[in-house]
Amino acid sequence: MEIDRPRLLAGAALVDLVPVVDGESMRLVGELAAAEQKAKLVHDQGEALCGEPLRRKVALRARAEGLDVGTARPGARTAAQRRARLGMGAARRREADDDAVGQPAWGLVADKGGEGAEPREMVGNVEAPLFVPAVVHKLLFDGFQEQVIADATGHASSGGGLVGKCGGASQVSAHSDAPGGHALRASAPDLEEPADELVFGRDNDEQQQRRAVADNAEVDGELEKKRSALESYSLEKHDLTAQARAAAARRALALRRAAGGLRWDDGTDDGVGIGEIPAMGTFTVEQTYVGHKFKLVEEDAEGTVEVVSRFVMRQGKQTYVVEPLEEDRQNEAYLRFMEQNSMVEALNMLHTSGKLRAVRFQSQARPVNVRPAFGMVIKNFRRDPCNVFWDDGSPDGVFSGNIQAMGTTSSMTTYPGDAFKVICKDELVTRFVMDPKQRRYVVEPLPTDESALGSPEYAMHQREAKLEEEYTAMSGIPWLGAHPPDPPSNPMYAAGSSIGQAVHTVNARGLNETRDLLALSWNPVGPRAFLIENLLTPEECTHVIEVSKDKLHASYIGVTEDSSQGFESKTRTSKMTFIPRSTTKELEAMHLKFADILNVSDEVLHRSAEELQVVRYEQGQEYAPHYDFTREKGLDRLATLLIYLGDGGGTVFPRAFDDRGLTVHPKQGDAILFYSMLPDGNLDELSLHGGMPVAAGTKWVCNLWLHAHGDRPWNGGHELQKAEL
Ligand SMILES: O=C(O)CCC(=O)C(=O)O
Ligand SMILES: [Fe+2]
Repeated sequence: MEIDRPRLLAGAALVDLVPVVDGESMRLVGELAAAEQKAKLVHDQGEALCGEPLRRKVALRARAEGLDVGTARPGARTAAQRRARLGMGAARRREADDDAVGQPAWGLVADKGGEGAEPREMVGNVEAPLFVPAVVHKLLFDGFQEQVIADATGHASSGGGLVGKCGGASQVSAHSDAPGGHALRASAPDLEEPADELVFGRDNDEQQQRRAVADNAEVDGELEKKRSALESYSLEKHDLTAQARAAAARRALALRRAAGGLRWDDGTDDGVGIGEIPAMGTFTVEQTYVGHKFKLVEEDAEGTVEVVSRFVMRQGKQTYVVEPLEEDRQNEAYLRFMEQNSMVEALNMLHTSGKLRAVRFQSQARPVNVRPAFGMVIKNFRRDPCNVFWDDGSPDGVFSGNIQAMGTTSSMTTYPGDAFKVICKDELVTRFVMDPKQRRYVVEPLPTDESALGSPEYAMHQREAKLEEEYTAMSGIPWLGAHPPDPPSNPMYAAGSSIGQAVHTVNARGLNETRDLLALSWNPVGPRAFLIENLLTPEECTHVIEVSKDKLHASYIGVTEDSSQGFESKTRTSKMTFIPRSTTKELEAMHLKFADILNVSDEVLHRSAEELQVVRYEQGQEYAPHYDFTREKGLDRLATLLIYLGDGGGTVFPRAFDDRGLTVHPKQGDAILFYSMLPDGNLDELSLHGGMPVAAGTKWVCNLWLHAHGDRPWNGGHELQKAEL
């Protein structure tokens, strides 16, 4: 979409651009890196072969002349220039060499001392083409170089020479008498005659030097090819024009209140319109590449369009900010963003020092597609069973279940704005429009039904509804826990407050060293979650896999293993099994470790942990974001200890950091500990998490679920324990 008249409605916009690298550019980047490495190797060899002897001789000679040779100046022709030069055809190279004449390359420095004077003054230099002696060698043999030498000669010396000037006073000349016997002459202002010859080129085998030159040219040519391949791939293949227009079209409606127009800078004056950035909002460019440029334009009162900000995509940098005006600096959206951003930067810092590499913020370009689903229940205080229909706009709607007389639906998943019709005895009784703030919907008793109105069930509902209302008013979140509230009696670790923070240190049986609980996320910005590195040894991981691999079966959802009630899940495509800890002595030993890590006694673990669940995912399999809690009575999962039994795969917490999302790719033996409950007994809706689709290979994990109460057995029984909830 072209943005003709972008308007600025507010002083700030936050832009989020994520440079990505596709498979092909990855390959090209890899090839370029390899070519660079090879070129460096060849250059170094050439330098060792040709460079050092000359440098040494000049130094010796200069010293003999009473000149103090300061640092040689190998920077005179940059490495890039040198490479570029070698990549040129002969004609271009000649031109470049012409241009280079007079450029200092490598100097003789006299220590002049004296007051006010620079202590060191360049008194002579070697012309640029002489810098890489290997090249000199070649050039001197090439006829054209003689020409250059002759042209540039301003100083008489037998056989021609190349004269450089530095400060107009000093000269260094080189001349060629005969192949294999090239000479360099140095003179300084106080020297009447050119100094003695410095012979170079004899020490090294001429053939070798020629080869070095050829090799240099070859690797540099190759390097240049790779570089331009990547460059043209980026520009041509990653032309954002078409894609940007399509993306912008999809978003046009949502972005009506635009703050400014974002344009891809493709080198033309106007650039390419990408979209309008909402005022105080975030805009995501779905695909861009390192090196791409963007600009944000806005229009002032006179109708002049001006560029407000420019962004160049850099590797590893995902977020680009249009700074707000002074008066907007306290804006809530801005402050929240900055807080999140400081977490991103903190994590980047940890990554640079090699820490917490397994943890990343989710790319905003590709968030896991989680609709803001929420759970709710419908209570029916009619004397008849009723049916619930999702109102999809059709006359009947879509049947979604029934509710017994004086009964309650089991919790339903719905979305904000969805509507449900309740039909009792063929009559539309009510229609509920879903609001995430309200989780309890009621089919009221008939006004004439005094016994329903006076029933203990109805009284209890009213008490619960009041309590939920008060809770929400106080905390801003809905109450999803039990009635009456039943806070966990098993311990919860205090939450962290910055990412990677070692909030607790645990000494667990079976470990020689303590383990830190590293904060991943915390309420209220996300679930209470920690990473524990190296909890299990590789041997222990292998053991768990060995004892369970023959028992795996399809994952299912439902409360029994009976396939007439449970059904295979589309959201969970992995295979799994539960293994009792008494299966082997190794498993028993691991459970001692788990008890310590979870900070509970052995008895409590026995009573309130489920059997260890082992899960295997093959390539492409996943477990879509879900909760480990349920609202069923007694199934009060408090904590999940999720242990990676091998390298590979990841877990995502889509609601961490204000729904920005966090991904964790633990290594073998690492564990993630997170809580599904809040300390007050409410369920934590931010504990949403998923097993990310496995990109390659096999992912093995195991789950140990700890229930909320250690002083009583969790009310599951055998079948319920085997439920996938
Ligand atoms: O595989 C994962 O990363 C998550 C597994 C999980 O959430 C579960 O099994 O409940
Ligand atoms: Fe889970």
